[in-house]
Amino acid sequence: MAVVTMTTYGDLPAVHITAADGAQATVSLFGAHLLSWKTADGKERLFVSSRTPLDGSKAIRGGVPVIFPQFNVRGPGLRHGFARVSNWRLTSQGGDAGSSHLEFSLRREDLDAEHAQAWPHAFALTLRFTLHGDALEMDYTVHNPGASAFPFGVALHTYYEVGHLDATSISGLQGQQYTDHHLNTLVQDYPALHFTEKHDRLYKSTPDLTLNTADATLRLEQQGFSEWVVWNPGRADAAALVDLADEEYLRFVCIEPARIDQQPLAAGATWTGRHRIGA
Ligand SMILES: O=P(O)(O)OC[C@H]1O[C@H](O)[C@H](O)[C@@H](O)[C@@H]1O
Repeated sequence: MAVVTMTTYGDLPAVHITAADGAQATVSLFGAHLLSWKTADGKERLFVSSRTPLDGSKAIRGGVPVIFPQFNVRGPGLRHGFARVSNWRLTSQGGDAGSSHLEFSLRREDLDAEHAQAWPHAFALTLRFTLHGDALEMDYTVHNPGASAFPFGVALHTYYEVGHLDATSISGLQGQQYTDHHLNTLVQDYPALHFTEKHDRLYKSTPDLTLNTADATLRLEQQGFSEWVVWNPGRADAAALVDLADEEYLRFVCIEPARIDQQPLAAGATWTGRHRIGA
């Protein structure tokens, strides 16, 4: 049986789940933000900055920020949207010997006045985290209960703890077209992506990737999204991030299943995306 307890993380109310096999996860209600995922061997798989605010005043740097309704500045609203800075509700929890879950939801009625005013559409988001042995599944849905379509983009902006960037690579992207941060469109003609400098790339989605670190191999899968975003700020950009200690950029990479351009969701329609990380 899973054990679910209410806790705090910094100043944030959070939910902690321990699965029957000992795997654990902690999710704050602020952002439905996964802050920690440990496999049954006790190994932490996610990175959280030592300098991140944890009081609800700003987005959290690390874990899995939930992006909606726009990716980065690809839309007229708040950078990366309001979902990561809104308070979600815990709507389901449970588990058996095989799998355990926590589910959160966010609706327009839950938004601060400022965000509700800027987003004049009814919506319902759900995010279900499922621990399934050495895998974590994140099922994300966006529903439009309103009478007209709205445009949206989404992402699960996962920060992986990699130990050290020098020993980190991603495989599964050879032959894939990508756009870099200079807006050049290129094709990756080498098998493994290493992190020797800043990377901020958009790849068309492939069904799966492998993240290799000094002491772990993770298989990353996505369904329903359209891109992978791969990001590490490199030394210079990291120095400009006040919520990241100077050397901490060496400890993470972000690999994000995303639908980066806002596309319409028809009245009554539901979009679903799944991200599975297998250790
Ligand atoms: O600093 P944030 O708003 O959390 O954004 C962090 C990063 O998110 C994505 O990965 C983008 O591709 C990057 O360009 C951006 O810098």
